[in-house]
Amino acid sequence: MALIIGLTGGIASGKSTVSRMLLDINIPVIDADLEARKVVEKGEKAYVRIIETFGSEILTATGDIDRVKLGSIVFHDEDKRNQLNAIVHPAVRERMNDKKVKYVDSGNSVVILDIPLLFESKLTHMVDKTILVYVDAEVQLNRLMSRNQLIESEAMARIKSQMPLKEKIKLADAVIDNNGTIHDTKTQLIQILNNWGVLEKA
Ligand SMILES: CC(C)(COP(=O)(O)OP(=O)(O)OC[C@H]1O[C@@H](n2cnc3c(N)ncnc32)[C@H](O)[C@@H]1O)[C@@H](O)C(=O)NCCC(=O)NCCS
Ligand SMILES: Nc1ncnc2c1ncn2[C@@H]1O[C@H](COP(=O)(O)OP(=O)(O)OP(=O)(O)O)[C@@H](O)[C@H]1O
Repeated sequence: MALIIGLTGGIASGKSTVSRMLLDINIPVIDADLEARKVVEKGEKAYVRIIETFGSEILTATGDIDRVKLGSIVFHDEDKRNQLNAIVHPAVRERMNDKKVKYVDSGNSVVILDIPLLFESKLTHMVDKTILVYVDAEVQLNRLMSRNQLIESEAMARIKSQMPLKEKIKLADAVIDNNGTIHDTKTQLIQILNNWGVLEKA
């Protein structure tokens, strides 16, 4: 039986950083953010529903979804965010599940699902164990502002649209403290994988 691990955190807490470490040691990672981009490509069902719901003013000149515009709507309005989630999330879950099945069928004994909203969307039934990538609120805000070139109020709106990381600590099987160096983070990841016997399995 393959072990399915849910990797979660908050916006800019370091999930992609940890995912890259897992990929480096040949553990497959399925990234919900990447799948969420695929399901809203031009012509997809979710693309059409987003235009019906939010209007064609959220399109770029080339007819793609303008992610900055859509983000500036949904991160400031819970109802709109819920509407977008209801359109996008089922298709994302389906794609992630299909990919997971393929990895397991082709003999992988460990598969990681990188899902930012794992706890908010109550998706823990999709995984056997959970790892939370945690950072302090101030570090999260600073890393988000600098990575996405956002002013503080925009960054805070994004952070506030998620469950606080301190609450997620209580729900996770293991926690990586990503306030320190990348090296510290890698050490913690390897320790967790060792504790769960993952490195012998992978
Ligand atoms: C709002 C959108 C257009 C903004 O796009 P943008 O390119 O700026 O951000 P990106 O998709 O890379 O997401 C970055 C991070 O934002 C956070 N985030 C994204 N969507 C949401 C949401 N609905 N609720 C809370 N946090 C979210 C996540 O931590 C994610 O890792 C986009 O995030 C989106 O379509 N979101 C809805 C789908 C979704 O929930 N995706 C997250 C995982 S399924
Ligand atoms: N230990 C660290 N030290 C310094 N910078 C870091 C560390 N970990 C991550 N970062 C930086 O913080 C930012 C957020 O990290 P990353 O992109 O991995 O987060 P994420 O959780 O995947 O974000 P999102 O969910 O928003 O896509 C990036 O710019 C990354 O380079």
